[in-house]
Amino acid sequence: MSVRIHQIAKQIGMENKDLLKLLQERGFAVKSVSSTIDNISADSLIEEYSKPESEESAAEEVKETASEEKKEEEEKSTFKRPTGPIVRTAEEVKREKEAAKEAAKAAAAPTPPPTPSPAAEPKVAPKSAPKPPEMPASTPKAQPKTPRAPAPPPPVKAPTPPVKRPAASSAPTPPVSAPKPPSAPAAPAATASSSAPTPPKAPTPPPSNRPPSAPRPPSPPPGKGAPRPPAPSSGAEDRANAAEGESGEEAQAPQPVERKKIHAKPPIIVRDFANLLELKPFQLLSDLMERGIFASMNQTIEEDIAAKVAEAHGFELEIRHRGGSADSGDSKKKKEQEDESALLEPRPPVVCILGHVDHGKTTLLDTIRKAKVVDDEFGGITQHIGAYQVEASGEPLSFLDTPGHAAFSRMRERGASTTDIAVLVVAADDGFKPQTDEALKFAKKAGVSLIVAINKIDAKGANIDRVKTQMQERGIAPEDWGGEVITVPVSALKGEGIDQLLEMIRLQSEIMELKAVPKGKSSGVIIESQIEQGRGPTATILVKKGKLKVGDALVCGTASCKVKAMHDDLGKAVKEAGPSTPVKVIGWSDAPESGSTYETVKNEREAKRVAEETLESRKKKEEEDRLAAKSAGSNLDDLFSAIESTRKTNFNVILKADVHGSLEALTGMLQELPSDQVELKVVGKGVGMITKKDVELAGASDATIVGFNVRMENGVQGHAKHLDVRILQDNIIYQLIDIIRESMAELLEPELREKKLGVAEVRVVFPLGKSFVAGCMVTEGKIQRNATTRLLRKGELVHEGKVGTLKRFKDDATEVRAGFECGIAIAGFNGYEEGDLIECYEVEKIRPTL
Ligand SMILES: Nc1nc2c(ncn2[C@@H]2O[C@H](COP(=O)(O)OP(=O)(O)OP(=O)(O)O)[C@@H](O)[C@H]2O)c(=O)[nH]1
Repeated sequence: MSVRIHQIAKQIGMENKDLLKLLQERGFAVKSVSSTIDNISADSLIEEYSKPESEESAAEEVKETASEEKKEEEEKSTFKRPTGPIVRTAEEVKREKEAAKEAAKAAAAPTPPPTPSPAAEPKVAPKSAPKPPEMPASTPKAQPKTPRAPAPPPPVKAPTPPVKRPAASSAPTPPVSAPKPPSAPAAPAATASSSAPTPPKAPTPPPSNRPPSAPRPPSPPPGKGAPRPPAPSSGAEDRANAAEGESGEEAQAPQPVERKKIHAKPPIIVRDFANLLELKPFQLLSDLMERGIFASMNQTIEEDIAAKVAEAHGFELEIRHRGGSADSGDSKKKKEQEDESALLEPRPPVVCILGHVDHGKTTLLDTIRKAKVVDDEFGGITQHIGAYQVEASGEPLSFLDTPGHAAFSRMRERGASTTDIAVLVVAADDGFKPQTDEALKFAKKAGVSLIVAINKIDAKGANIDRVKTQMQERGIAPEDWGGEVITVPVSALKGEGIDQLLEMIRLQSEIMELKAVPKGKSSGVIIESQIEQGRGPTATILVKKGKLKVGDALVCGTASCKVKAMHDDLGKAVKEAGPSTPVKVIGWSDAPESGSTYETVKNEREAKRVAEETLESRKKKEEEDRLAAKSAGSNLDDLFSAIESTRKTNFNVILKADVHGSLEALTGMLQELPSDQVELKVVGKGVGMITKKDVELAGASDATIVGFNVRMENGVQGHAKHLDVRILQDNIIYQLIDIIRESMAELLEPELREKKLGVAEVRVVFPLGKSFVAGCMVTEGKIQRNATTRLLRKGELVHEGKVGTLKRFKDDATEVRAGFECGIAIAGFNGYEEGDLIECYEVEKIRPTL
């Protein structure tokens, strides 16, 4: 029997991550809070920590949250006040120093005294054992406690230091007082860490010479190998800090690299930025992809990312904000990060549901929503938002639903890259399938934390072990098989295991210590966008940081927005939305590109101006690209491909789709259609109904309109007929692709294929009027009147022509089958000889396929 760590943590009232860390330090092979330990260890741990909290341990808690100076003050305040002064006297301080010196001497001695290691105590010492005398002596913090005769037993205290571990929470707060003397604190550090059976790393010396303004960056929190949320400071910044010469590390600082300065004005568009970096756009895209950013050429990238990319390519990026002076990307970024890190607060996790088609993703989300949404009055209304928020154990969790069809791979990729945790749904009766593998690839690429939900455990043929074996084969072994991936068997249909899944998500997010700045200007990512009747362009967005409010001015690529209204996933109007919250925003000038990021700007005018500037620069860039492509004749390959493309038939299309994501999916699928004979050119595309304007554009550009899941504006059909414009429509992407494929194939010349009908052998030649007739025996198949024939003599072709006359005795025949005699006269030929073979065939027109 074994017990899960989070259950023990709950029982003893300890933070999951702290308990995990403690166990790891004690040498347990545990990877996450859902890992288990044996019953005996669990019992002893519970016994160890369930003891009534003594005054001292209460004081210890105080110590965890306050700075060392404050802690002493607070500790003292919990004690019975001595008659003497309540602060330490000079003598006491001196005594401390002496004690510290002695301790240092003792440590330097060749063989340390055989006093039992305090660190080992929690394991070996009985809980009732008297408090070892060296504990207070070794720590100045414990000094004021010495007057207290009935000292609390140490085992409770000894393991506490690991609980203090959440460096992330303490790190951002710089020490308020002067640095502590480096004397005794070394001892508790050793005490804290050496309880594990295998000796831990040597305790790091206290950062006594570190100035108060230089707090260490948060150390990576523990946990299952789960990828950490991006640290607030980049490696580049760390290098910059090193170069600034903090704590006398200048000697090791890398030599400053001479970088060419480049300037950019936000918004930074991928295409322009590639140009600035003297890269081809696709090179920049792949660089971004390696950084887990999936952008398109026309999307914007954040300033700090741009600065990092520029640095990687040997440039120094200066961001020039409108109306502001040039600022070094690095220093600005550093300052912003410093400001931000002080304001960070915990935020809900964003969870993406991924998996193969029909494995139950939507059912799972439906069940989660039904089970957890208290007020379900809007539940019946289809929101088509794809992003939801639910509560688990009183804490909000944000979910993104993604389609499972192969066509929507970009959506899945985006889903995976905008989330913290990916729940990979695998049907127990079907196992891993192509889109499961693809989703797994995206989750790995995006570096998000993975949880596997084995769904349909109630279904006939469900085989949980098979799924686990497949997981193992893919290097994501489940925890209960010794791996690291939390795996929860569920039945979305019956609601089984859902609570456990939610709990695992919550625990995982707790370990990840997700944080964001909850106030100020918001920014985030566009999950989906569309044009809705009566509402105009709308976008479902996920707030990444700040607070988005009704009335805010936003800009996203070429689209601007004054937030008129916002609705949550239940369709309820909301006035504001904080980090990790999905909301539908109304008030856009145009449907922004899904996957792109939005920023809040000063006011609507500013938003419009920035969007227009982006549009202008995009147009300019497109024109430049066009001209560059035109003048690319110097390149021989380009020349050949230009010649090649003139040989192809063009199939121009204007694409219209219901939402931005499906437009993207449709475009992606069309790009994959074979194009060696017909070249498909997208001359226009957009989100929303098919309009008369689209028809006019199609008429002018000789294009076909392709509509996916959209309706037509009134009068479109008549207008299209008038202008001879073809409209192809369907609501199922695969069917629509088939229709397009057929239409493209119609443009190809049909293939001519010869089909042999039969063979006749010439046995006798006799005259008929002025010409001759070949008396034949049909030896194979049949001979048909008017069919094409080929006369062969000793294998050589003598003549080709149509069967002019075909007779059976004296009667005309339309066909004569094998085994019968007949008379054949080939039109325009008279030179038959005995033994000639007359082959009869017809030519079929084969409909071409792409
Ligand atoms: N027996 C059983 N059937 C389930 C379960 N979960 C989902 N299903 C069924 O599986 C089918 C597909 O479910 P969906 O939720 O639409 O699957 P999906 O993964 O969202 O599909 P796409 O969104 O098209 O990728 C439906 O018929 C569901 O009723 C389950 O736990 N047990």
